[in-house]
Amino acid sequence: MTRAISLHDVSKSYTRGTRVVDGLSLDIAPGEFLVLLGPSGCGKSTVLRMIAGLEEIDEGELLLDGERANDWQPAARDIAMVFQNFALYPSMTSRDNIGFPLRIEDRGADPGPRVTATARMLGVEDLLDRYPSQLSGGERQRIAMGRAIARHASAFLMDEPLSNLDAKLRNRLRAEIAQLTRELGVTTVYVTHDQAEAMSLGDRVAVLRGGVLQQVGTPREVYALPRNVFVAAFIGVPRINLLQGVVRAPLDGAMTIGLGKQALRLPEPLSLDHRLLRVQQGREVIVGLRSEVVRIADRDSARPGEALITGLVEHVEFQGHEILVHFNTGSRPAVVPELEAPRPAARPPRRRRREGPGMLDRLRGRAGAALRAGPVVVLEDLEDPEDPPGSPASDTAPSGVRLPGDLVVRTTPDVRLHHGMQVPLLVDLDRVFVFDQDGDRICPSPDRLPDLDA
Ligand SMILES: Nc1ncnc2c1ncn2[C@@H]1O[C@H](COP(=O)(O)OP(=O)(O)OP(=O)(O)O)[C@@H](O)[C@H]1O
Repeated sequence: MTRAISLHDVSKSYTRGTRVVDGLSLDIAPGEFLVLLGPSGCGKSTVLRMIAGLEEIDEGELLLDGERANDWQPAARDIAMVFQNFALYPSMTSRDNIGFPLRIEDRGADPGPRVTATARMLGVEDLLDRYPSQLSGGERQRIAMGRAIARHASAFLMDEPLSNLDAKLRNRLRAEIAQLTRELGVTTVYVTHDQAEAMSLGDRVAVLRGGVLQQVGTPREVYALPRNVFVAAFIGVPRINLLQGVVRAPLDGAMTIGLGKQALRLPEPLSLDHRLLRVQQGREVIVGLRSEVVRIADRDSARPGEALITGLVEHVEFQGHEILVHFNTGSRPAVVPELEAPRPAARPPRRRRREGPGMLDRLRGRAGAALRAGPVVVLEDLEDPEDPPGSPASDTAPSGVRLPGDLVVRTTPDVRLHHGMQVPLLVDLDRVFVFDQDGDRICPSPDRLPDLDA
């Protein structure tokens, strides 16, 4: 049997006055794989522990298959949990570790056949007589998985089960978990701060920030229609470009979104979404441009709905299958106050020495200018080992200044570009996000239902 899990307006405080989970409502269908995604400390593990019965719920309701379960003992919930630290008994072999919950469940029964079947499913039959100290990290985590699934629990709760493994192994186990849970069809709630993991595993992803649910949807929905600037920035690599803009809607001229020294001219006739933007006339907004909505091409090859700007090449990152080009377009990174802790220091990419002011001076100058302009977008550290310092998703200096350039564009590796080139850029306006100063998406209209089957 697999469970439906519902949280209705659930809150939790460890210390008086500070809610680490705040009014969370979520309905998880039987057999669904739901990922709780968010930065460190946003309350993900607390949610999991409340579902497991390891933490009391202060306010709100937990329903298991429609029944109020707030006060049920953990054992009565029939839920198995997998932790990030593997949590195996060091004095037991893999066989005994996997069989342990079965022996607790039914003292008289022989766990042997279930242990063997589970080990076969996980491909760890040859590890059954080894102790945890004789296993690699990946093997240990497989055994921990085995212990969770051998019981045939009605739901799995997984708390960053792969975070202690190296990137290659994580990818492999990620695929295995996806396959295994699909085969077993057991409701799974999976906690991670790694957006790539969330996107590849989840039927749906619930994005949490500061204990508050920001958005829940399929990976495709949260990527293509993020409800706010936080979700937009948290999901997607390279990180979305967020620029400070101003809506201009003169009565006698074309409607534009000013981006510093340049402007995006909205195509006419205006789409419904762009017409709705008119009320923002004169207001500052945040413009979100994913790296794939801008292409390097001149005006003559513009398609309907594309606007032309230009960019100065600041840095070219060769990635093999693609190139990430960092442009300076003369715009400012978006101002979003109160967006939590900055990422840790990232190394700016190495550049050749040039005449004139040194690298450090130029960085200092730019950081100073940006700071004078206001706080720039700074987001929680994703702590993703696949996202090393200097990679496009982590190009934020300690001050929060994105370096180098203000716009990262993805292109094919055959495009030859070098530092200092002025390049025409076409922006697909249908796929540009506009957020208000509170960070809420206002274009496409927030009422727009996801229609993402294309
Ligand atoms: N037992 C506790 N007592 C007091 N505060 C706690 C306790 N457990 C967690 N917290 C605090 O509650 C907040 C949420 O913690 P939680 O572990 O749920 O976050 P998380 O999103 O899972 O973080 P991480 O990804 O780092 O594990 C944090 O600020 C944490 O310090």
